[in-house]
Amino acid sequence: MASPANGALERYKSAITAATSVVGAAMLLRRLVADVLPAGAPPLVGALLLLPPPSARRHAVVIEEFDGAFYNRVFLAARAYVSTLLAAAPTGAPPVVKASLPRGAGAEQITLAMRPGTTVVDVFRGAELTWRLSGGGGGRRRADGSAGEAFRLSFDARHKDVALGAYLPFVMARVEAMAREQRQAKLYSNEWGKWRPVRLRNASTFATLAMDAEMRQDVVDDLDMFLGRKEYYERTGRAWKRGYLIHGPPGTGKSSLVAAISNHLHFDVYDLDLGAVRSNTELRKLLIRMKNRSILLVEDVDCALAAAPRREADGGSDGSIPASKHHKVTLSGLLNMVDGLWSSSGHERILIFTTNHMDRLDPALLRPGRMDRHIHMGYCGFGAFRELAATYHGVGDHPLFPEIEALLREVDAAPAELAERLLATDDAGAALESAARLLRDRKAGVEEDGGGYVKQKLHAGPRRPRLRPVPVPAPGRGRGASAARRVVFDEEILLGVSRRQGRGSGRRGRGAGVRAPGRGRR
Ligand SMILES: Nc1ncnc2c1ncn2[C@@H]1O[C@H](COP(=O)(O)OP(=O)(O)OP(=O)(O)O)[C@@H](O)[C@H]1O
Repeated sequence: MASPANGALERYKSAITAATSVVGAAMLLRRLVADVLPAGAPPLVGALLLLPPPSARRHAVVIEEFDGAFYNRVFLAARAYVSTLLAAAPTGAPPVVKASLPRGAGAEQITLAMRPGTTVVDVFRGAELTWRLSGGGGGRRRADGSAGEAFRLSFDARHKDVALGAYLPFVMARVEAMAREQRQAKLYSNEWGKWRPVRLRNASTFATLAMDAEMRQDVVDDLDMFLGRKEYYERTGRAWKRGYLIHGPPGTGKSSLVAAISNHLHFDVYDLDLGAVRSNTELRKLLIRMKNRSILLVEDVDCALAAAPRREADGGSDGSIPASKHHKVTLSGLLNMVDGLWSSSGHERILIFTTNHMDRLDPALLRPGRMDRHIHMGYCGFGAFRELAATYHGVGDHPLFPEIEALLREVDAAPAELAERLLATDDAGAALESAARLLRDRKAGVEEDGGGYVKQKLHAGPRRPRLRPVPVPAPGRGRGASAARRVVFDEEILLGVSRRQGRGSGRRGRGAGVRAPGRGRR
């Protein structure tokens, strides 16, 4: 039976908080003794008698919604964390009485919340921790006039160190990670010297990207290692950044890989169109305005930089063109800025260049140590094809597979082309037959019907600057030679990319796309 002493004890036990100072605790103790002992009893004895054994003592932390004039971040984190406890709680345990869909585009998760006066229990490293929500008293009120609320986290006195030293930091870190996971990455592109955000809609992830399994794991490991090495970068004084050069023919998934990296890390992508950057000063401003935990992407870097002749922004090494801040940016200008101010003004940054033409890149980009990793996205191998078939149709095996496997050994086909065929119908058999027909036709050198992905790319091309025709001087005469080379390259973009891929000229004749010996694939 509960004695008056026990009742009083319970009342006071619940009033002891971890935040209570020594003085506060002493005052509480005095009041407690005065309440339950007859007047005149020696206070020390009373205290000793009344103090519960250490195992029964509770401590509590009170976390109020407002911290002065501002929202208390610990309260917001506690509310988000408690929502996950409610979602995971077995049926019957604590009554969930509030469910809401947070406002804002992209909010897809229903949030569960406690009503004031209810509790939920969590267990962490063997310690039992009780969250109780209470209605707000005085202090700052919310915008709608209602009073703020407060969480009271109580725990056994023995678990004070776990609760304060490990559990609360765990809650904060967990909520931070959840926010990162739920956050939709943004894509920024530069326009008139400013970054304009658009929501990144590319849903490509490492799970949907068909690529060599080992290479995929390698890239994921590299990214995870990069993320987890804060201490290493600080200790060694190195900039916390990483550079990837992604190369391969059109439609092999280079842009999709960038999206997968962004989705994996929850990093925003800053898609830098160098052709739209009017000066080095503008480039510097753009780089400075990038946030941390972001990706700087330069697509088709061979073309992007071909449009900005090196000698101009280098200050006219031949003396003919004076250095000016208004000159176009160059590779060396970009790399210097990336190494300099970009690296020192932020952290957790990834630089990605993509190209369809490794052979056209400035050697400065290829020299050892410049980019940390070179990633080759090749034509579709059978492993990648199986992944596409599984992703799009849930098919793990099919009678057409042996034929497709043999054909993929003989002809080049970009994953984009095969994905296009597989996505054309919901009927798995018909889709696989269509993909097989593409490969058979290509092997036979028969012109494909319709506008396949790679064909469209060859005609429309990705964001390629048009080069003005430059008179072709006699071969081997200084600067003119490189200009002439650029024009030839431009012709190749329009006509001859397929030639590079062993498919004859722009008009596909017999034998087009049949694999040249020794070409790599995934
Ligand atoms: N490896 C792949 N796995 C899954 N889908 C792919 C893959 N490669 C390409 N695709 C599909 O093809 C489309 C085009 O691919 P993507 O733009 O990533 O290729 P790319 O190599 O960047 O091409 P380009 O060089 O022409 O820009 C994607 O939207 C995607 O659906």
